[in-house]
Amino acid sequence: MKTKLFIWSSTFSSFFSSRYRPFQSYLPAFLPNSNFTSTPSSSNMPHQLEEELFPSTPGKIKSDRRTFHRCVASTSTLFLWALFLIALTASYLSFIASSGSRYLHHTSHDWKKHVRSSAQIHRKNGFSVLVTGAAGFVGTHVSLALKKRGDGVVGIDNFNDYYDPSLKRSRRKMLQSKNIFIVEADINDRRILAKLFETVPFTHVMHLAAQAGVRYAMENPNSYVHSNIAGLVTLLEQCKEAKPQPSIVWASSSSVYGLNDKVPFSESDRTDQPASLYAATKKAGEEITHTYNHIYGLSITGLRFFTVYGPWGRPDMAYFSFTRNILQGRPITVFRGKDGVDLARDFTYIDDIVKGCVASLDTAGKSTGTGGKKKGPAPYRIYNLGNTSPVTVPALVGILEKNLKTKAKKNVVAMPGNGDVPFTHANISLARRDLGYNPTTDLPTGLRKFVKWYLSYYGYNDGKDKSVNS
Ligand SMILES: O=C(O)[C@H]1O[C@H](OP(=O)(O)OP(=O)(O)OC[C@H]2O[C@@H](n3ccc(=O)[nH]c3=O)[C@H](O)[C@@H]2O)[C@H](O)[C@@H](O)[C@@H]1O
Repeated sequence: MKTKLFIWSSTFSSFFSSRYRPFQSYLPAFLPNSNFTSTPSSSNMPHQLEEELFPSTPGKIKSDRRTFHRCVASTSTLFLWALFLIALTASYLSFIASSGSRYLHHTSHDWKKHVRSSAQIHRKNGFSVLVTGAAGFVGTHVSLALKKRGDGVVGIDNFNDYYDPSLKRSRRKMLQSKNIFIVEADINDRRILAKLFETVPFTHVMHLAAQAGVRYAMENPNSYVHSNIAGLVTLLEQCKEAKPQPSIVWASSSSVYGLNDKVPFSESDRTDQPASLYAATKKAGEEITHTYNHIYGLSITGLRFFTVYGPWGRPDMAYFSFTRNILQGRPITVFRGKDGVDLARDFTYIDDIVKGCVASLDTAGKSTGTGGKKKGPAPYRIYNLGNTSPVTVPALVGILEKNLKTKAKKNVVAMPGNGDVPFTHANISLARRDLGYNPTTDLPTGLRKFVKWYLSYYGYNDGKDKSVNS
């Protein structure tokens, strides 16, 4: 629809710019005996032409045939204008109809039935959780874990094409088989959010929808603002209004440490020197959630994830794209830091992250406000969820080569200045103390599980490679 409107508006502007001046100019010729007195700026108009179009004496028009041609031209101009207006109106009406039908679809009786059934709680004192980004990597795993223990789970995801949406649809299929319903909508859609909260009094929101990826922010900066800032605010606005207000746990990122070089990274370290727009939007999210906690009494827990990996992971991440390229015999690019130092990451396995997320929901205090009014102070917490043992990127490649029984074709290049940081390393004492968080999967174990999943998902076990578009 946006494309349609864009095409129409560009047609309009080029049509307008090419037609407007002559259209103005025809007016006096059209009304030879009128008292039309305004004369257009003549500075750029050849004298003869000006004389013909704007004779100093009415009636001094050189030929009737010319007048006739002008009339025909202005009639066709008017006709094109009318055509344009009709098309614009038609486009607008079809836009209203389609967005309306999307909304109606989302609020139909069947839709509510699915949402309510998915939100049903099957354990004593269980939660009903709205999981944003439920078709994403972490969202899928967290939704499954919550459902498994008897919590009600409803997902929301916009299924965008930042990476292969068919992987998201496969994840959704898996969730559907466990009776987890995902609403296909953007978190910026306030009407849908309102409908969801009207349908289910969510006790918790697990907010994982985001524009991820550090380097992609150079290509598409606005998508980060759209999801990580505007989307977050829309969601918080809804949560603050809700009766009762839910407790919110959300995904921040290790990238907020930016240029901090004090290791390991502790929650009290500097986070005011982001190295990428992605990091800046996640840091902004920490400040924005603080504001909503302060003004409206929303209970907030922000989790700084450290390079999460595992089965059903994100194809844009290094471990995933390296696996694909190695299997397809294509080269991989390995970045290296200043003075030839290897880059390192505190790679954290998905199951450990899920435990951290669930523990955060379990220990989150209640929000204190209701219907937009704060009743008292509410908890505001931030935790690192890392693995505490960084591994270099070449070592990661070595583990993959072993698991895939194939040597990688490596291009080693200097780390481009596009938002990357040389290393990450989490101090997890706070999460250990408050959440009982205790990561147990090392990189070789986690990557073994990932490769097993990858080979099966992309059909390598049946001798096929379905990963070409992943
Ligand atoms: O922990 C985080 O906060 C972030 O972790 C990852 O970001 P990143 O650590 O950069 O993960 P990858 O993109 O998988 O890169 C891992 C390492 O491989 C390197 N790399 C990446 C891509 C490549 O082609 N070559 C290469 O050497 C990177 O420089 C980096 O050192 C995620 O992509 C972010 O969404 C997340 O927020």
